[in-house]
Amino acid sequence: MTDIGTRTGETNQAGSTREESSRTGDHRNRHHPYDLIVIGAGSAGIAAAAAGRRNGARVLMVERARPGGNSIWTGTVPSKALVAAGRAAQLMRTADRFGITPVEPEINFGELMRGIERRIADAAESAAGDVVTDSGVDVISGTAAFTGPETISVDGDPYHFAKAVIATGTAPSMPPIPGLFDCTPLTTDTVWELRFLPSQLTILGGGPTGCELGQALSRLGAKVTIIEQEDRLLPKEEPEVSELITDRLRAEGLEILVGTSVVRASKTTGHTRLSITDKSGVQRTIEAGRVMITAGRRPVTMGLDLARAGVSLNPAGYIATDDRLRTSNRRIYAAGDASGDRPLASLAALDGEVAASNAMLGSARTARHDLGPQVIFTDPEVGRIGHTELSASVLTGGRVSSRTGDGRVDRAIAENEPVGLTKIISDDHGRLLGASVVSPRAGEVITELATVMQHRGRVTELADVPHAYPTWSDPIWDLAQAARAERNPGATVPGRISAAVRKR
Ligand SMILES: Cc1cc2nc3c(=O)[nH]c(=O)nc-3n(C[C@H](O)[C@H](O)[C@H](O)COP(=O)(O)OP(=O)(O)OC[C@H]3O[C@@H](n4cnc5c(N)ncnc54)[C@H](O)[C@@H]3O)c2cc1C
Ligand SMILES: NC(=O)c1ccc[n+]([C@@H]2O[C@H](COP(=O)([O-])OP(=O)(O)OC[C@H]3O[C@@H](n4cnc5c(N)ncnc54)[C@H](O)[C@@H]3O)[C@@H](O)[C@H]2O)c1
Repeated sequence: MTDIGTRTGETNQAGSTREESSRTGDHRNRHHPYDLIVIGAGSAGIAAAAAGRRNGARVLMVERARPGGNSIWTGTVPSKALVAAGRAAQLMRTADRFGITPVEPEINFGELMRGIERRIADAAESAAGDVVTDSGVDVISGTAAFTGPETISVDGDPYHFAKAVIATGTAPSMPPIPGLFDCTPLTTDTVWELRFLPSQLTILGGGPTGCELGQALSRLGAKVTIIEQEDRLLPKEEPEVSELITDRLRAEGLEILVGTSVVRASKTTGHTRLSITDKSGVQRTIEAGRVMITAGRRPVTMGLDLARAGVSLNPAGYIATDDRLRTSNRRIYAAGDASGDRPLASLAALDGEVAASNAMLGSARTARHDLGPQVIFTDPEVGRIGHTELSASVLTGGRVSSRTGDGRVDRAIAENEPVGLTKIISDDHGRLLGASVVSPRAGEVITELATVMQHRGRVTELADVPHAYPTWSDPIWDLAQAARAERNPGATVPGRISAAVRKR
């Protein structure tokens, strides 16, 4: 166990210094006492520790690897850096759409990955820095495990808590495919260590991670195949979104095999051979090059000795919590991916803040994951808030209406960009239940719709809000105006009615 940011010699609640506590052998102080102990210093843990301090608690945060967690070191930040590099390469290759002579970029992959390493270090400093060094949170390096309902041990050292937040996150899950482990597949934990780009890469899993990394690595020069066991890429998104992204990836040269499972893997000289089967049972063998697994995540709970603390798991193996993020032990809360139904950095941070505030103040706030937008950083980006048409139909017994813009956005026309998509789902009172946007800036655009959902608003309310022209938000204004015109045929609408509506 090592102190990362502990203020040594500090007075604790019992009035003695930590050094004194451990020397005295006094029963009350044998455990270092804390108001709040946070296990894990990822997005959720850092937000929890900061909220605990803001509420006046004496806080200990325990991290077994590096403060910052998956988002900084192996997930959000490095993947977005890789996506940006891929976009730059693709822009050079396709510059002829602006009348500029295109060039095939020369890519020094080792240098590119060292650059990503530097960006990770910068992000780690900015995300964790204040909490680790300035906020007064004690941060120690080590692995925490529960020793009882109010105690943990960190590599053998005992600590007592009044309240605790478990924020231990997730790790890549490895599908049980015979022979796969021996082929040393890459995961999102290890891909960042590559300094040479494999000439051929086969990715197992066509969710957000597989699509983002697959497109980026293809643009940087690898021949990429994505194998997805469901019938389409991004199976949690609208079918039209999956189709659009699949077409885009195929047009860029990726091979996309959907409805396909891998039954066996074997190692040949430096490569992997995969036996795959489609839904009709037809089996064949492919040379896969290097394999990367992006087949989902599993919660990190092993080794925490949760049973000793009386903390239960839900049937999927995640830490079970109630609406206020309390576990089956009323002193212990859980936040972020380890308990999460929607593993996103933004929602992990929200959870952390809500869990620690509830723990310290006894409040009953809930973390509204349904109001959190998600963005998949493919090119074009996919932004979604709330329900898809299918999940909204299930929720309302089919009482939904859906409205889709045809994607002919003046901004896209000006920039010679391919057609995107905007789809809005409302209930039969016109209230927004969900939306999907596919465009180069969907990540920025979707937040406007998140705001409408937060207020249980109707998309028609946006009809009166002039949108700057030409922007990637135009389709939303167009759809809002079209919806209003339909509901209220006599009403006048401000400003222009552009491409999407004119076509109707
Ligand atoms: C490739 C990829 C791209 C992603 N891109 C995005 C994105 O663009 N946007 C987005 O919102 N989300 C993205 N995510 C998801 C995001 O990274 C996670 O939702 C977020 O990191 C979860 O934070 P967390 O704090 O719950 O868990 P983590 O970040 O996993 O942190 C948990 C911490 O707990 C520590 N820990 C575990 N067990 C113990 C123990 N016993 N003792 C002490 N410490 C322990 C771990 O070392 C770790 O540091 C992406 C994920 C991946 C894999
Ligand atoms: N931009 C973002 O916000 C972003 C990016 C990446 C990840 N994430 C988060 O991380 C979480 C995990 O993402 P992910 O894409 O790693 O997992 P995921 O669970 O979302 O997708 C995994 C995909 O792999 C497929 N799969 C599973 N086993 C397979 C097998 N044996 N062969 C072929 N396909 C298989 C699944 O059907 C699924 O489509 C997401 O839920 C997301 O919230 C977010």
